[in-house]
Amino acid sequence: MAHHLTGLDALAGTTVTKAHATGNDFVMLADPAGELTLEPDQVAALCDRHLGIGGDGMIRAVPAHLVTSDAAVSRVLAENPDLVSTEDAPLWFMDYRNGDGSVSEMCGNGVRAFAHFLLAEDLVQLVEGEELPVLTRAGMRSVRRVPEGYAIGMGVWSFIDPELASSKASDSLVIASGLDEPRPALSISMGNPHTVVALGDTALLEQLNLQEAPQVDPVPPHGTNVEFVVPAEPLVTTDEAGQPVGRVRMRVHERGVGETMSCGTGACAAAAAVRVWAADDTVNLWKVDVPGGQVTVRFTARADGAEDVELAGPAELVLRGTLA
Ligand SMILES: N[C@@H](CCC[C@H](N)C(=O)O)C(=O)O
Repeated sequence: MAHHLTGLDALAGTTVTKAHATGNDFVMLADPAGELTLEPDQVAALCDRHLGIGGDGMIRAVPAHLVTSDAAVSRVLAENPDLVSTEDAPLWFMDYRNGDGSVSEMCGNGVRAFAHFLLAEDLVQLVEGEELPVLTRAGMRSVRRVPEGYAIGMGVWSFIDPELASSKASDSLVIASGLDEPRPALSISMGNPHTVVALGDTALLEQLNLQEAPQVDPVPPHGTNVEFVVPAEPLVTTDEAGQPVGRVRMRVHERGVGETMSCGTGACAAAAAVRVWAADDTVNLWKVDVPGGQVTVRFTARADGAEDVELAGPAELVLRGTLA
């Protein structure tokens, strides 16, 4: 019996790459001429783990000047008038979609995979010490090389409900399969929405069944990704350079995907929430352990009190091939 993959026939002959960043995996497509139109059912078929290639999401690389009809691209270009994208010097847009075909504003692990992919495809050069700009629906992001892979300038984090900035505790309750009672949670934006829940110990984290979507009440306006974190004991230690380092373990249920092995924006949101709960903004370096490995999150205060976030970790390419 032949299995028909909805909408994939139209992509026959397209070159695809499979990539992952701490186990968060993506189907990557290069679209240098801006020719690909991807419908949600095609994205879902590509990301299907049985009938497609399989991935938590899909990422298309397309020059920004070829997709100015995309409202997010034109908004970001208008916000950054110094940026230019031309045929000779394209500014690359990371067109990220979740595995169910839905669009998300941002994907932190995705930016690392995106940079690695652009370099492998010879679409960009990234000289040691320089930064590669990447346009995302959440705004501009920057990428630089670091020993463990890539570090992404993620912009500032913010509370989804700004009124909470004064109370700084929780804004919602989360019910999840495997937890005996609803837990307080804090919703944080990293360009995309996150709701972070603290758990008391690792056994609780491990017994969660994230095959089932957690219920958030009230749910943020555009839905949310839900992170469960367990602070290490002690929460803060000192690295070889004598610098304080915070450490947490995290599992995540992603909007439009399900449980994933890692979520970069989620790790940033989790570290930001734990810092708020600890009422200590002096620890700026955080290690976040996820099922797919470890990422590093660094906070830097701006003059206006907001905090820039940097996310660092590895990225790998797994295969390159042609759709049959
Ligand atoms: N895994 C990503 C986040 C992907 C988008 C998310 N599912 C959403 O809908 O916002 C990351 O590494 O940040």
